[in-house]
Amino acid sequence: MADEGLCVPDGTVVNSIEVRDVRKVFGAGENAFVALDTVSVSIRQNEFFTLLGPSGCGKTTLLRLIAGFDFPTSGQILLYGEDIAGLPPFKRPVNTVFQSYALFPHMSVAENIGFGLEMLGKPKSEIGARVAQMLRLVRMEHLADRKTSQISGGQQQRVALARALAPQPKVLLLDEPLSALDYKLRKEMQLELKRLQHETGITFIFVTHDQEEALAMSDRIAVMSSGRILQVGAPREIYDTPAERFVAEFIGETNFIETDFLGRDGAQARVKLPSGREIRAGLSDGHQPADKTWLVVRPEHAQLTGAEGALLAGTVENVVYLGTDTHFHLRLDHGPRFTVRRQNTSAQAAGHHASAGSNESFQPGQRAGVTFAEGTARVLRD
Ligand SMILES: Nc1ncnc2c1ncn2[C@@H]1O[C@H](COP(=O)(O)OP(=O)(O)OP(=O)(O)O)[C@@H](O)[C@H]1O
Repeated sequence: MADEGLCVPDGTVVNSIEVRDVRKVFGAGENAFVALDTVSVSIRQNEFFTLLGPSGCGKTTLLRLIAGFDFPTSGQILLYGEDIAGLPPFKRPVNTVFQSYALFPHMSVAENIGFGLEMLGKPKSEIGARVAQMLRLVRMEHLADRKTSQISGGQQQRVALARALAPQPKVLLLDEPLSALDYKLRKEMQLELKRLQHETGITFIFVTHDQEEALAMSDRIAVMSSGRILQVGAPREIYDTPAERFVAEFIGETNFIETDFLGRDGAQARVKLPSGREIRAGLSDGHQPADKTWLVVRPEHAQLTGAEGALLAGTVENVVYLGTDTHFHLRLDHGPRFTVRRQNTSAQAAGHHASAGSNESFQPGQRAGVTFAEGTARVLRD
């Protein structure tokens, strides 16, 4: 069903939605609450774009402004370059899938999917053809005549998606649509949503507070906190090069080490670890660290070694076997905890234990050292 008009010519980036300096203040005077604080972001055509952040950070508010259910206090929202301030929700080529699917239980799957098209006054023949197409798209042809009260949660989710896609919106807004599903079904629907987005070519703006979901599905992610967008980037960029401490903490597991900033070395920072060792670490563009600065090291980028001469040293407190990997929790000599993650290999599973000195041999109570490649550690903004 990809609309020819939505194809991107090679190499050209077309912005589907542009949010410019949008503020949203609820209430007034002493009760004024800034839900969005000068947010700007460009979302590209055909993109799977995710708004990720903790509860209350403003994700739903931003979606509601794009949908037209509410208005910005100031700032602009452009759709393909045009300000849509004057367009009521039903005139915007934008549709929304909510967490609660809000299907009509007494209607069949097919009738639910066709409902929006009927409201738009489309001819019966067109509705029939579009509903059939949508049923195929979400793989629900065999349940077309079943009442929606008689299908499973995952199937209801598919019907809600088909209903929202049926009028062929240019942008689909999805507000935590998978949160009511159990873990296994959610994983399945994540793949399904990716496929639907790919096959329809529609821009998806997806809201979640689940970082794993965001990493798995998105072309790009905007990480939000307290009404602001802190960082926008591809999943790997956000994970590998978080710009701020909040982003590093919110996405994935992270070790923080307080270090002394010694100076710049080209695009890198020179820092002194609590052990006295000096290393180079990644630095975000334009960031001037303070004298005391946080260094972030992902658990999977660190390895255990002997304590003597290591970058950091401490005592192993716990070893937690998690099937795919094992976590080693250390108490460092200068106080904080540090986690090293090691992926378990088939050789280990088969009982061919690695040689002494590797992670394998470390047990609780034992002294251990930590090393990591200098390029993997980063200095962060607070
Ligand atoms: N109509 C309103 N009046 C006053 N405050 C509001 C209103 N709507 C939202 N807020 C506040 O604005 C902030 C952002 O709300 P929003 O629903 O956008 O958060 P969210 O990131 O989507 O959170 P969640 O993940 O819990 O849905 C919250 O603190 C919320 O209490």
